[in-house]
Amino acid sequence: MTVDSAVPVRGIGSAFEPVGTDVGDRNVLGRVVFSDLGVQPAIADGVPTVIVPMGGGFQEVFTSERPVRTGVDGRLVYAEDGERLFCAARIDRRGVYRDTVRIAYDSAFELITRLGYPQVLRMWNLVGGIIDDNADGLEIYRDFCIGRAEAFDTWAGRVGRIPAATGIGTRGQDVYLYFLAGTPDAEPVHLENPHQTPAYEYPDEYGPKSPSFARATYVDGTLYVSGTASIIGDETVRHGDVLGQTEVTLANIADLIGAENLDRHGVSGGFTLADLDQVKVYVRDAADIPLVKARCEEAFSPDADVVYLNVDVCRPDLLVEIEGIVR
Ligand SMILES: C=C(O[C@@H]1C=C(C(=O)O)C=C[C@H]1O)C(=O)O
Repeated sequence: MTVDSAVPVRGIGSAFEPVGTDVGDRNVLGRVVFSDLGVQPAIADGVPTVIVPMGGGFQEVFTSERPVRTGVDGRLVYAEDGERLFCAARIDRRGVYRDTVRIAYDSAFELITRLGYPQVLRMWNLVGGIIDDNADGLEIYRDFCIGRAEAFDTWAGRVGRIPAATGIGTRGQDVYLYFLAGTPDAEPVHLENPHQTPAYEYPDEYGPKSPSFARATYVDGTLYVSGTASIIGDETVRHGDVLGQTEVTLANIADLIGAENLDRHGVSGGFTLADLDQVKVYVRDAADIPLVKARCEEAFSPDADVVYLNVDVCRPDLLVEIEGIVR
């Protein structure tokens, strides 16, 4: 690893830890508990806390070097440290998500711009029933993507460019959103993968509005890698072959974070899969987890935190998806 990998003096620290680990005297911006049942985001122990129905039995904690201030704004909970912000919301299960998703994103963008954090740095979208049909017969992920794209269109020029994200299924209903954002001087670099069509340019065969995310975002010496799957160009490859899909996914991430692609985006350095940490591996079929895990253990550092979550991916033909960070 390079100097860039040091714990940032500014920016957001993050860790996976056992559920219920004490906040202690840490400055915690947000806590996401991966559990069996989801709960409306709230301030708990003075910390914005989201309990998401993903299984897993761990918590993801975002920390700051600086004192934080927490708040509640409508249905959003948040914490800010003067440079970086965490916020979270839940959208309750409904027949059609489009308008409510747009409103939730609008509210989040309104909050972050009002508080002075217009740079969106990383977004997670946990979508219950992601590949099920909504009340109109449209796949819920496609329904979700419409509302999100409408909000990004409305706020173009006022919030920063579209950052890294994850859009993944859950083991429950409802939709959970959590975001990281920064002050205007945050200067994130959003990366694309030369082997993958930018998601915001996917053709309409994948839905009326393209998904709004970049393949990775580099900020504060941290590279946030979006949820990545077995997609080349815009097409799913290695249908029905979970190991093949894992291989393509790992190769996509390796190409994304490697020196050549970073250089193409004006970022110095270059990373390999062994540098990836806080890895979430999403596997559609529980029975596939041992196979996927065996392959991932070869690819990632033995020191990396890696969790395996049994949830649907955003296309019915995707069996596996992987995200992580490099510091
Ligand atoms: C796997 C893909 O997309 C997924 C969906 C995302 C979203 O809609 O925010 C982001 C990354 C992935 O979790 C892909 O299109 O390659």
